[in-house]
Amino acid sequence: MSAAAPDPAPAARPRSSLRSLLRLWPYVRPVRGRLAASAVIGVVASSMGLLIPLVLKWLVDGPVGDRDPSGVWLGGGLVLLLGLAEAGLFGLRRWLVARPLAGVEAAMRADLYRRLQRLPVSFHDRWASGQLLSRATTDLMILRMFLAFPLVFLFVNGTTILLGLGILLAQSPLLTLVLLGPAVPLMILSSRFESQYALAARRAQDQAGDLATLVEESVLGIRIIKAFGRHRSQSQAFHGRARELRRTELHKARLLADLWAVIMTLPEVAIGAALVIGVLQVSDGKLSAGTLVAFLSTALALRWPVDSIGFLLAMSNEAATAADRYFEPMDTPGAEPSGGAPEDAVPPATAPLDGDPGAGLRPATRPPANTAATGSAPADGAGAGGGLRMEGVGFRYPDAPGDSPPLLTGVDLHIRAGETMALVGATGSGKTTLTALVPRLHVPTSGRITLDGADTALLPVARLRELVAVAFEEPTLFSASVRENVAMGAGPGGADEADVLRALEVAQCGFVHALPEGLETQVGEQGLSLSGGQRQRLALARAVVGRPRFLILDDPLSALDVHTEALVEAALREVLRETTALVVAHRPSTVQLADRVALLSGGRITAVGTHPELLRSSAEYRHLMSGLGPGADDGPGATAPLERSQAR
Ligand SMILES: Nc1ncnc2c1ncn2[C@@H]1O[C@H](COP(=O)(O)OP(=O)(O)OP(=O)(O)O)[C@@H](O)[C@H]1O
Repeated sequence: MSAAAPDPAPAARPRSSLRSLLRLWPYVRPVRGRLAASAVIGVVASSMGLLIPLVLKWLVDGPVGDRDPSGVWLGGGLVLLLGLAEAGLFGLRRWLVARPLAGVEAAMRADLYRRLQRLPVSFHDRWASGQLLSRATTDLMILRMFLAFPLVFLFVNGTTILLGLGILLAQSPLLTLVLLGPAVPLMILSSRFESQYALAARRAQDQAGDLATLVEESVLGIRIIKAFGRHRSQSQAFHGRARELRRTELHKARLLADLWAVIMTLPEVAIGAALVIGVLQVSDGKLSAGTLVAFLSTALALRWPVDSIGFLLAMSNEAATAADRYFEPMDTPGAEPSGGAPEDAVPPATAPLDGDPGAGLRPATRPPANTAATGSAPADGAGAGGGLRMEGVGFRYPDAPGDSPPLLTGVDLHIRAGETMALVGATGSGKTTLTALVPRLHVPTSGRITLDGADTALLPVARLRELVAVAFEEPTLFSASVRENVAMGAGPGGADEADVLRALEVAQCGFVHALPEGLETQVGEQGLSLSGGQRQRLALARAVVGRPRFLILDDPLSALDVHTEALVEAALREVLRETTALVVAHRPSTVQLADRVALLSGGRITAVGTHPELLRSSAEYRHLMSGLGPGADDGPGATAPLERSQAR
């Protein structure tokens, strides 16, 4: 049902938490001033807390010993003031960073969203949507929490511990040594905990992503689940994954509890030992009572900074894991730049067809696609290199089994400018894949595709998508109004009212005027539910609204009844006259739209001609058009062996 989760290997690889967290620097940079200020304020606030034991020492050795009530009041007032200042400064620290850190989270989320939009279809084929969702939400929240607390408090508490140690040493070096006894075992334990917790944190975050995927699929596929009575098995699957996540979370809690138990017990024992030795020293007259009180209150004041190190380390570990998970999609190569070829694409062949070095880029400098709608022939579209040309185009899905042959092996096809070519082939022969290569939703593994002589591998993506419009068999509508859904196909120039109405008419979308709010009616996931045929027609309207120079239609009329199909075809013929089109066809009625037909079989175009010509000359075409439908799989041609090899 779902795309596979990404390779979990990163969890198994040893990684440096520090290196992972350092990658956040570009986002943290703009707020570094505030973070630094908040750290300084945190240190000052903690220092206030450390001053309290010194006031106590003065109180015990001075006013209390001298039975001086005014001195006691003064000392009490001072302690109160220091406490208030500490609380106020911590509040100020929090206020300083709250808003900037929300900005950091928003910026990171926006970057991730932008990246996901630009990553190729092959990436989205591989990644489960829940995994991406959890990275954009939970992981980013963990990172914001890290910047707000562990990052600052590891520094603040570390500094407080050092300052406190200085005060302790000044009071009594011997007692300080006793207190420091557990430091070495604590450090060893912490480093062991760090590596174990990192693995558990990664596992938990991946499992949360898988759970999100399952929930999303269950919601989207609720009709199938209900229709096939699968709610029980779906619930079981959910409970299974939820149990796994719970187990991992409990494992994390156990690790943390073990660390906490040791972190709490060892210092407690050390303070107890210091107390006993201190009392003995006081009774021997080697230490004043006030000094012992100050020493012990400083040690107690350091309890929180020391205790907190455990969970601050745990939070930092989770943040390092979250950073790794965030940067995995960000680091995935192959994203389409806003203009130009994919970032890591190596164009297979770049020489323009006619040998003119400039010809390959010509369409990018021509008037916008809309000018084709005037009916005038494109300036360079009519020559030998005009129209849509595929030369030796090969393609293999990156995740296809290693020993399987490519799906497409040297497709040669020329659709003349203004011509409509139907693409026919057995199911699974690669028709959809071939059409997806034209707007570069997938990149050919060999050969090249040119549009009016321009190599699609060299055209800026934005320009390419302006030139080519597509309508798929399974239409996707967005949560927006009818008008917005249709106008989306118009490119950067947008579509005016007349364009939208014309496109709706071509696609026979008269039904939209009867919708509750006409063109403003919300459709898509959160809007009104439309029938499959209605959605298909809206998707077709979206494809034709921009009067594209090249039109790719992947069996766009499959959900229509014969009467509506005939009406759409009649109107579509007008549009197809102005454009160069490739139409995937399964039925003779769709083939009728085309000037010529190409037969895809065994990864190649094996025959091209008019419908009657192919009916006469190709047994496989006759078989496909005979209405036997899926039985075509068993028919002649190389498709069946190809499918078998794909399945291997
Ligand atoms: N993302 C993918 N990764 C790996 N293999 C894929 C992927 N998408 C499709 N395929 C495989 O490629 C082959 C061709 O698929 P494609 O959808 O292009 O065929 P088609 O001719 O359009 O089929 P149909 O007529 O049934 O729509 C199939 O065997 C399919 O399993």
